[in-house]
Amino acid sequence: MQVIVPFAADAPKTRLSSTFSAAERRQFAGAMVRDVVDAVAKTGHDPHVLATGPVSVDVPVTVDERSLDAAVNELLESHFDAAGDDEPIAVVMADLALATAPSLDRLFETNGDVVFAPGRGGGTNAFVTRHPDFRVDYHGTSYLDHRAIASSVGASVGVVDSFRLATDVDEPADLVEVLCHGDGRTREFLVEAGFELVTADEGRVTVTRTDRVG
Ligand SMILES: Nc1nc2c(ncn2[C@@H]2O[C@H](COP(=O)(O)OP(=O)(O)OP(=O)(O)O)[C@@H](O)[C@H]2O)c(=O)[nH]1
Ligand SMILES: C[C@H](OP(=O)(O)O)C(=O)O
Repeated sequence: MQVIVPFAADAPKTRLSSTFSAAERRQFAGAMVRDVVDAVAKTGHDPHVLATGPVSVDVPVTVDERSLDAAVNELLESHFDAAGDDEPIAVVMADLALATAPSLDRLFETNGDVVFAPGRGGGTNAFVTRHPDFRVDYHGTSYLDHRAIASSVGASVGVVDSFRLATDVDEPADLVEVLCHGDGRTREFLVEAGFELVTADEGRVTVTRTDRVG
C-alpha cells in the first residue's frame, strides 16, 4: 500500500518558534519525517513523501507547492483513478515522531472504508482510505470534519485509539513526549541540542534546554 507522508519542508513547525531557530526547526522537522518514513517502511508498506519543496530522503518524493488539501486530494484522486477501488491508500503526517511499525499496522489493519488515527486537539494524524470518494479538509477540528466527509460519501468509519499516533509534535509541551517515549532521530536531535526533562513538585513535566559547553 502507498503511504503518503505530507511534509512542510520550507518553514516547518512555526508553533515551535519560541523553542527553536528557523534552521533548527528545519532540522527537527527533517528528523521527524525520517523517523516517520522509517516506521512506515518497517510495516512493509511504501512511504511516499509529499513535500512543499525538495527533501532528502531515501523514498519517492513528490514536490507540490499548493495547499495541503489540494496536494493530498490530487494524490487520492489519481490513486483511485489508476488503481481502482480495491487498493487502499494511507496518509500519515510527518510530525508523528512516536509512530512505530506496530502502531501503524494497527491503523492499516483496522476495518472500515476510512480509518482514522485522531490527533490530540481535534486534528487527523493519519488515516487509511479504501473509499474512492473520500477527500480531506485539514486544519481546525479536521477529525470531526473528516468523519462528516466520510459519512457524506457513504463510507464506513473506523477509529484507532493510539497514544503514539495521537501525539503530533506541534508545541513545546509535546517535546516531553518525545524525550519520554521516542527512540529515533527526533529524540536524538533534542538530546544533542541539550533538551532535558524538568520535574517540579506541582504541575506537569516540562523541558528545558541546558547550555552545553564544548
Ligand atoms: N505537503 C504539505 N504538507 C504540509 C503542509 N502544511 C503542513 N504539512 C504537513 O502536514 C503535517 C501537519 O501539519 P502541521 O502540524 O500544521 O505542521 P507544520 O505546518 O510544520 O507546523 P506549524 O507551522 O506549527 O503549523 C506535518 O507533517 C506538516 O509537515 C503543506 O502545505 N503541504
Ligand atoms: C493538519 C492539521 O494538523 P494540526 O494543526 O492538527 O497539527 C490537522 O490534523 O488537521
